[in-house]
Amino acid sequence: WFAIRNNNKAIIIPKWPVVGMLPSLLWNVSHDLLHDFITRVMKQSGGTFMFRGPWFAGVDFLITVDPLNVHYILSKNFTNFPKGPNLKAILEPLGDGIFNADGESWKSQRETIHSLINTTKFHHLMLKTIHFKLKNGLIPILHNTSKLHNNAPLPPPLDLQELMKRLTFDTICSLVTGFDPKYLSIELPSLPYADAFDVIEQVILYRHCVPATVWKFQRWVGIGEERKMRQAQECFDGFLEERIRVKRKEALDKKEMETVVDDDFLTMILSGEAGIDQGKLTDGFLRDVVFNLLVAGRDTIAAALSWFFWLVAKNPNVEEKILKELDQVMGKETSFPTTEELNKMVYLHGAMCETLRLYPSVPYEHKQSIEPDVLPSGHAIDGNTRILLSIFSMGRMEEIWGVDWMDFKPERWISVGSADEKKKMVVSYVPAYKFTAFMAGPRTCLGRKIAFVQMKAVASCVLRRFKIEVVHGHPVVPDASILMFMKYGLKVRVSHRA
Ligand code: HEM
Repeated sequence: WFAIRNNNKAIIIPKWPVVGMLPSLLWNVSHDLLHDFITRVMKQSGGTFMFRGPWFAGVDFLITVDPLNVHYILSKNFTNFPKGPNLKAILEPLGDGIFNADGESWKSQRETIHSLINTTKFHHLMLKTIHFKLKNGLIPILHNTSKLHNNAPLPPPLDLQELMKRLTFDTICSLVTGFDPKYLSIELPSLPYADAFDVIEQVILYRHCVPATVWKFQRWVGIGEERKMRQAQECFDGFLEERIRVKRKEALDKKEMETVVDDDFLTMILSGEAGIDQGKLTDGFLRDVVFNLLVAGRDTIAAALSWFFWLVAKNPNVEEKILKELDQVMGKETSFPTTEELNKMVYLHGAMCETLRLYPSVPYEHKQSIEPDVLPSGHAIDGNTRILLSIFSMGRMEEIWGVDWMDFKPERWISVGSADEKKKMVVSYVPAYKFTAFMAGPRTCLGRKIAFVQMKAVASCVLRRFKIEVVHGHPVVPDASILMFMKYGLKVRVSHRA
C-alpha cells in the first residue's frame, strides 16, 4: 500500500498468511501480464526468486534466470534435476514418451530419435514435405487473399498464426506418420483430432495453474476441464491408433514385396532401422513416441514463425536486409531454396534466433531437485524443490544481452568468419546457457537443426512473394500458456510483392 501510494515502480509481492504469494500471481495471469511480471521480478531480485504458494498446497517453486544456475541445473549437476513426478503427472497424456521420461527410458528414446532424424534421408523427406505444403497449401492461400487485396480497397484479414499452426500440423504429421491431414487447405477444414490436440495442450496448462489435488479430483469425478481432456484424449488416441494400424499393414506389405522402405519416421521404426527390438514395438510404445514428436515439432515452429512475421512486419529495416540477402543467395529465382541456399541465409538465421530470444516457443522449463543442493547463486534448496527456468525472461536480461536487449537486432547473431571461412559472415557461437530457447545440456532439443531448416524455408518462400502488414490496431500479446502463442492470433493483410 505504501509503495503503491508513493507510486513506487518496484514490484511488491506480499506473502499473505494462508494464500502466500498466489494473489499476485493470479492477478498478473488474469491481466495478460504473467511473462512481463515474472521478468520484472527476475530483474528486481537479481535473477533468482523463491515463490511461496498457499500453505500445504505444495506449489512453492524457485524461479531463476541466472546463467550459472541454468548451467548447473541443466548440465553440471543434471542428475539431481530430473523433470520430477509432479510434471510427469501433469503431462500424463504424453504417456512414457521422451518429454515425460527420465533415466534409462529417456536415454534409449533419445538415442533412437537422434539416430533417425539426423539422417540425410529424413532431411530430404523433410525438404520435400515442406516444399509440397508450401506449393499446395500456404502459397495458394496467401495468393488467393492477396489477389483480393490488390483489387479491393478492404481485403479480408488472415490469421497468420492459424495458418502456421495448420501448416506445421500437416508437416509434422506427414514426417512422423506419413499421413497428410490436409488441415491447411483453402477451405480451412475443421478436423476433430486437430482440435483435440489443442484441447489437450490447453488442459495441460490448466493443470499447471491449479493445485494437483483439484485437477486430480476433477479427473476422478470426470468434470470441468478434465472431462474435456478425457474426450480429447480419446479422440486423438483414436487418430493415432488408426495411423499405427495403417503403417503396420504397409510395413508388412512392403516386406512381402521386398521393396525398399524409405519413408516417414514410423515406417523407419517399424522396418527395424532404429534397431529397436520388434517385441518392444507395441501399439502403446509407438503411440507415445509419435505423440511426443507431434508435440515437439508442431507448435514450437508455428509459434516461432508467427512471432517472426510479426517482428519483421514491425521492423522494415530488418525486412529489407532479409530480402537483400535472399536476392543475393537465390538470384531472381523464386523456386524452393536448396539445402545449400538455406545454409547461406545467415542474416535470416540471425533473425530467427532473435525471434526465439524475445519470444521462445517454450517460455518455461520445469525441474525438480532430488537431493538438497546449493545453486551457484548461493540459494540453498531442499530435496523435492520445484524449479522453473524462465526462458522468456532470460532473453530480456540486460546483464546477458546488453542495454539494447529490447531491440530486434539479427546482427547480434552474426560475426565475420575465420580465414578458413573466407572471412564471410557466419552465425556467431552463443553459449546454450545464455540462449536457452532449445534448452541446454544432455536434454537439449533434438530438432534444432530441422527446426531452422523448416523455419528458413517457410520464411524465405513467403517473404519473397508477399508483403505482410499487421492489421492496424490488432492487439499482439503473448498468451499465458505453456507454448508462446499470440493470445488473439496474428491478423494480417498480404499483398504480392512487385
Ligand atoms: C522452433 C522450434 C523448436 C523449439 C524452440 C524447441 C525447443 C525445445 C525445448 C525447449 C526442449 C526441452 C523441452 C523439455 O525438456 O521439456 C525441446 C526438446 C525436444 N525437442 Fe525441440 N524445439 C523445436 C523444434 C523441434 C522439432 C522440429 C523437433 C523434432 C520433431 C523437436 C524435437 C525435440 C525432442 C525430441 C525433444 C526432447 C529432448 C529430450 O528430452 O531429450 N524439437 N525442444
